Amino acid sequence: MSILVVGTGYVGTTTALVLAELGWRVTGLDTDDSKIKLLQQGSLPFYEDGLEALLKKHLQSGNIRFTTKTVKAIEQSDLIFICVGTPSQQDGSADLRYVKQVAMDIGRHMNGYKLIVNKSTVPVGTQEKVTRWVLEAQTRTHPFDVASNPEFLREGKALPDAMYPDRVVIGASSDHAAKLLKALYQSLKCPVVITTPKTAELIKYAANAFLATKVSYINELAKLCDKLGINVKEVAQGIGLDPRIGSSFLQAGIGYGGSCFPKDVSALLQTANEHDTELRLLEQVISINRAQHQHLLHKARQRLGTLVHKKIAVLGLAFKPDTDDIREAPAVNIIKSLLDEKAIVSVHDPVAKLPPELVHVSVTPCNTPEQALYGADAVFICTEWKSYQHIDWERIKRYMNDPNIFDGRNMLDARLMAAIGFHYQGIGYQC
Ligand SMILES: NC(=O)C1=CN([C@@H]2O[C@H](COP(=O)(O)OP(=O)(O)OC[C@H]3O[C@@H](n4cnc5c(N)ncnc54)[C@H](O)[C@@H]3O)[C@@H](O)[C@H]2O)C=CC1
Ligand SMILES: O=C(O)[C@H]1O[C@H](OP(=O)(O)OP(=O)(O)OC[C@H]2O[C@@H](n3ccc(=O)[nH]c3=O)[C@H](O)[C@@H]2O)[C@H](O)[C@@H](O)[C@@H]1O
Repeated sequence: MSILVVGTGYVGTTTALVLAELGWRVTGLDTDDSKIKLLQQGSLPFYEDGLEALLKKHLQSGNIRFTTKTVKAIEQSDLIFICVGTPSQQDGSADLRYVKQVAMDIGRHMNGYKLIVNKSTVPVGTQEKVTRWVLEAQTRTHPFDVASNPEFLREGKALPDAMYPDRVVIGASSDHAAKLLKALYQSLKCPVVITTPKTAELIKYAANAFLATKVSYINELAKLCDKLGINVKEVAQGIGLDPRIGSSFLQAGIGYGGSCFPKDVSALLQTANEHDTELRLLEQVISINRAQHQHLLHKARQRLGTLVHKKIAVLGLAFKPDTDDIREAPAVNIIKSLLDEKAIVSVHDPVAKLPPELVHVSVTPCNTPEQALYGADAVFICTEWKSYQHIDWERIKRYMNDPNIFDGRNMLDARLMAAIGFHYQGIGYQC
């Protein structure tokens, strides 16, 4: 079986490499020439631990190759994964233009049976749309199936998540497609859920929305903890030990970001709207999250009186550690608010870069945390990079103008920081 993966972003590249590791022959196709050139040379176009070694290994083994030649790639494949982006539109619904383009390309250039598998996160009903788009584009009749196989990997953990998934979900409308996909994944030791395409599509959104709900829930509780002088980390631990609740996704902070939770919760709401259904819980999840980063700013304002002309060091830009992805990162909103309030901002992140709208404005990018902290009136921790735990805080305190830490990820030890002489505040967590 010859496999084509269309779209070599986070999901496409990881999927292609994992399939190569499982022993399949895989081609990665992208319209972005610069990405393909990098991949052909053994370099990743994004930061993701462990993937580059696998890329080099399978370029050498011959199990993987990369191309921008759409027609040939489609003709030479039996199974085609769609892994292109599905960004938010203005109204929150998913923009399917890239998926449509791929479906039309496949329809136009197919030369025999193809199993088309959608891995992009798409609204319920997209499998039917893809089927229609392929049929419309066909110039000669060829048989095909369209299945849904959503992806559950996390950025920063893409390789282990995709190599050792908790489950594989296959939404297929024919036994043949389900069998082919089951065979493809047979060496993965995990439960396989075989269902309808619509159910598979909803499972993906339901999973992300549930995890986002957990985050907004603990963030709401954290606000109450702040008022009551209770440590939210202990509350999370106390409830998380109940297996019905589970301990993950109960870390309070400045809110969830990334390319998926914000867009996927909005898209699910939009689907519900289109079907005259209110999902009020999810409306609240979004609104709590949108305001969450303000909680940290509020604490700083209260402590410093005003942020005008205060020198603020922001540690961490990425929406979470171990990635360079800054899409919907809370840090970016915090920096924009700080600039609106005329603060002087310096920023450090081990890998992420400032977004274009923050380059050439009065934000100083720094190569080390120490550089960002020099002379600062306060530190805002926005991403819990492990390396920030190893900063010599005792030494750094001497170089700060005013030793205040506002820890938006509750990553430092509140007591230790207070013992060193910092004024320390986390989210629902202080000394
Ligand atoms: N990033 C993540 O951690 C996860 C993302 N997803 C979903 O997977 C999908 C892809 O996400 P990412 O990999 O993050 O996107 P991405 O933006 O990193 O990559 C998408 C790639 O598709 C390429 N592309 C667009 N149109 C094309 C075409 N017609 N032919 C060939 N290539 C084309 C783009 O050039 C780009 O390289 C989205 O629907 C997302 O919601 C699902 C699970 C995890
Ligand atoms: O559909 C997707 O793209 C992916 O979205 C998330 O993965 P990801 O966005 O990479 O990162 P997460 O680890 O889920 O974190 C998302 C956001 O929630 C925040 N978060 C997470 C957990 C927590 O306890 N508290 C918290 O604030 C993180 O800081 C981050 O900003 C899901 O976890 C994946 O299963 C899914 O495949």
